[in-house]
Amino acid sequence: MVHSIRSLSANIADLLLDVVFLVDRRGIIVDVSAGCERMLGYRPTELIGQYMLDFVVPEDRALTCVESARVQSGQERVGFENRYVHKDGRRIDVMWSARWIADHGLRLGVARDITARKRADRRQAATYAISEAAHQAGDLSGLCERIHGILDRLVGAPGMIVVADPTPQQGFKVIYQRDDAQRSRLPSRACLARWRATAASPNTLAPDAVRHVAGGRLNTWLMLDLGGPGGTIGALLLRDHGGTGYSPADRGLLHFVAVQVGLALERKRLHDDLTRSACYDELTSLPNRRLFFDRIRTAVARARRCQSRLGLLYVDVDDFKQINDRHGHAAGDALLREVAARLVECARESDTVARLGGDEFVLLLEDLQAPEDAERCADKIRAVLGQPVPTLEAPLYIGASIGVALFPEHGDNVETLLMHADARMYAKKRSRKQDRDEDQGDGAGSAASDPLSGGT
Ligand SMILES: Nc1nc2c(ncn2[C@@H]2O[C@H](COP(=O)(O)OP(=O)(O)OP(=O)(O)O)[C@@H](O)[C@H]2O)c(=O)[nH]1
Repeated sequence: MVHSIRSLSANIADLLLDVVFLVDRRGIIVDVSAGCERMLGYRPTELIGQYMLDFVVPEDRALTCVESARVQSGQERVGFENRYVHKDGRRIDVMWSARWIADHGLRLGVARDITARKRADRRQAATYAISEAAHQAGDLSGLCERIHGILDRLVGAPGMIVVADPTPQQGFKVIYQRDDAQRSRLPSRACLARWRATAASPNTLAPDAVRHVAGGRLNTWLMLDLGGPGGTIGALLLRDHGGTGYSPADRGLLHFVAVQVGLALERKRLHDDLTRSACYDELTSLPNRRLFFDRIRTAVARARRCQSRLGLLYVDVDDFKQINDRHGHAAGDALLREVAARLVECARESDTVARLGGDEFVLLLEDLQAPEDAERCADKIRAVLGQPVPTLEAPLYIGASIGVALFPEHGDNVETLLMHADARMYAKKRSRKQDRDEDQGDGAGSAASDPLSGGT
């Protein structure tokens, strides 16, 4: 007896790694090969007589209907992809080839499980997307928001919390928290406490779950370690749509992705630190020389265009060297920070107070109503700086020489304004020194000139 492939087709269909489906016009499964149990967890008897669409994940049903209609209209289709829900709840990615068998009024479809490939594709796509987000996001919370979107598309994550240490001085805190599907309070504090407890014993840190009751329902948050180049930098917590927890496959994917998220956050943090130190003075946190020049150039251009008035105050602390010499550099640093804080107090929020270096500061006052306003501000600074600076020993008294320049009166460009203010400041310093020398010549009031003495 000659056996043809066709006569063996039932055996072949059951042996195939792909699964063969026969579906009628109404979308009911008429027959299916044995491989369906391997792919979807159901035996053929459990599927036959059921609507095929009932096994498709809800988000893919509309597209699947369109595709079925195409096949039913006689088009032979190869490569359509959709997702099914496995008997154990997992989502299975499937690729189809299908044709309509008009004689029998049946759709013949061959389904291939492509879940593993799709997971690898998604892992790669998520890695690229996270790295791109790290370049494009404006700040750390913007980056977290973008990452949340990426993870939501990847595995479904309406809720996300990030616990991290944005600056080494501040310690761990919640830097991002959102749950789109839930209005009640997020378990951020519980997460932070849990994180602190695990971070305290780094060797026992194992990715874990945080359980939290919200709206009478118990939600499970997956807690993932955020890896940085030098070790863990925080934790990422995710809640899935059902709140019941992620499948082992999704957890595996998320552990991998969490390392990328950790690297992206760390990169962003380093970038922000670099940007900050390029523009701000480390000691006082004021804008530095570079940022000041940028601001004054813009301010002069604006004042020229709007025909408004600018004030530039050049402030140099008097006899600052003596503070360092007598009290040490740390006391000098503390004094410079105090001077910076007092100068900021004297300025409006729209003004710029910057440290040019050493004991030299500048104030850029925009939109002055009258020329006298700049001198008034200088008087205020002198009075404020004249207040004693408390120290562990005796209070310190400092003074400052201040030079004022006005736009447009003293110059219509940055260089001339700076030269004018600088020259005025030195003139004040010279005359102060002359007065002091004369006083000392008279043998009087050396206490008044000694910054350590308590004189003004
Ligand atoms: N503590 C501390 N000292 C600094 C810093 N930067 C510069 N200095 C010191 O500040 C002092 C500045 O001194 P000068 O401006 O030259 O002199 P002065 O004693 O203020 O004298 P006059 O300006 O002529 O009144 C120098 O001794 C610098 O070493 C800093 O960041 N911290």
